[in-house]
Amino acid sequence: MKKLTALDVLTQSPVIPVMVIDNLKNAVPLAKTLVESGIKVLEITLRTECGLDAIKLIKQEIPDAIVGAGTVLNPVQFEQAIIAGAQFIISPGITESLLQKSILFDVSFIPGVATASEIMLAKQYDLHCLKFFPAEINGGIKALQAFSSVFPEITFCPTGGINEKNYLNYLNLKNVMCVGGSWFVPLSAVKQENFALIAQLAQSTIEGIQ
Ligand SMILES: O=C[C@H](O)COP(=O)(O)O
Ligand SMILES: CC(=O)C(=O)O
Repeated sequence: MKKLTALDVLTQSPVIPVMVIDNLKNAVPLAKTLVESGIKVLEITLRTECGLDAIKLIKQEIPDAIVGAGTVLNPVQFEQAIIAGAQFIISPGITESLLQKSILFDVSFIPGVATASEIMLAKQYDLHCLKFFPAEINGGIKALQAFSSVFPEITFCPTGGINEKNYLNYLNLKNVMCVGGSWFVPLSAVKQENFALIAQLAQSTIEGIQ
């Protein structure tokens, strides 16, 4: 049994921050800001050198956070993320090598899909919680509505082009459990260590839903 199912991950928070941390010293303050603002599922991307260390540190320092790895592109990164302590693994895409790797580990895998064929591939591996990426340029809400007729059992986390203007429209869809994005964790604010701005953006995101 997986420790935390993919559905558990997607139901714990209506929004998942796609976090790019390029300086390890910002990892804990950023994660703390988000968790205190009501966002406890964190996707730490492996786009930076300190991504794996950030996962490890946040796991140690912020027990309330549910910490996953994002931008996992190959089986080596998949394993490194698990060793670092990732509780779930997200990829922008879906490949046979990642799917094969995911079978070996007791950690939920949420691959990225953008087409019906990719959804069908995920289904072959019994994966029913998927990232829809990049959402807006692949048809956005209309594509998700079309997927819903054909794949009613699939739950999506649309990501890519989601922002403060459209996230509620996505969350209103029956096959969307949460949305992912960077609009409330802008890299410019992280670099400037402007955690007050991130707290404000995160809180207004959460308040918009209630
Ligand atoms: O690189 C894309 C991220 O996964 C999230 O997309 P975003 O910056 O449009 O929210
Ligand atoms: C697209 C995304 O969230 C990722 O890089 O995994």
